[in-house]
Amino acid sequence: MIELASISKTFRQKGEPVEAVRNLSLSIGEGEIVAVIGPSGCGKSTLLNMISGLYRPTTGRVEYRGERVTAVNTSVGYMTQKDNLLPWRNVRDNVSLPLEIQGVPKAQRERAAEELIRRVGLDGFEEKLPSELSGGMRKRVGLARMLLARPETLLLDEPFGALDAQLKLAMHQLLLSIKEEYGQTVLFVTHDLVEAITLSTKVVICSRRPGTIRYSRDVDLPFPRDVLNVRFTEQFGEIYNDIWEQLRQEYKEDRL
Ligand SMILES: Nc1ncnc2c1ncn2[C@@H]1O[C@H](COP(=O)(O)OP(=O)(O)OP(=O)(O)O)[C@@H](O)[C@H]1O
Repeated sequence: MIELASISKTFRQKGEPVEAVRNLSLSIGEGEIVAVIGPSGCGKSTLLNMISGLYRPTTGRVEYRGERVTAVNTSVGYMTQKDNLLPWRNVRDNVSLPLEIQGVPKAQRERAAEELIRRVGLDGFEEKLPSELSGGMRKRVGLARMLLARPETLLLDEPFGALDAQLKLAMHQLLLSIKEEYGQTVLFVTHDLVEAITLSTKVVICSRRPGTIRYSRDVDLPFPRDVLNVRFTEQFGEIYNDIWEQLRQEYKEDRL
């Protein structure tokens, strides 16, 4: 469904070239949940930006459903690291924004927004401003806003990074239940190996910059998954040790 064929991306910073990604190839099938993990600055966000069509690769091809991505990819929902909520709008009006842009009548878009607000567990907070919410609540508003347009693919850049452990678990279960319900293809970036394995059908490790795929393996843990208990299974431990060994090599070379 998503094909990255030998892509490279070089930026210019103060006139100097910075090679973020080099010769990276990756295939993502429909309905897969792929976790990308790797050292800081290895080009993970750049990868999502290229799939969403915000950036063009310097060389190589990005294809989505067999078509080359040459403009903003409207089939994907993209949750960036920053939540980008509009500070002057309440939760309902932030969530309903994508439908407002599409010109959907007010009553209809508010009904759709309220359904998703309920789905992410924020009913009762519809009138609150982003400044009145916790970090985890803001993430959930961002998730609801992204889901409102019913994208068939979700790109999530460190979606649960700054959350406390308990909230993280709740968000993990929420993501899996949304995925089960709507069947999206998901690509997400994380620094947390337990999170990567818990949620994914495949984990991909990027090398340090310039980023390329160092290692990839399927996570064949059965669904539905209990996000708390799955990590205590023998199969999870085996996958964890295998991937950790690969990551250790990568970070060792990075002296981290
Ligand atoms: N728009 C841009 N202009 C110039 N350089 C950029 C731009 N976007 C990214 N880069 C550079 O490309 C490299 C990769 O950045 P990117 O944000 O993709 O890494 P990352 O793996 O997502 O990092 P982190 O894990 O810290 O979020 C970095 O060196 C960054 O400075």
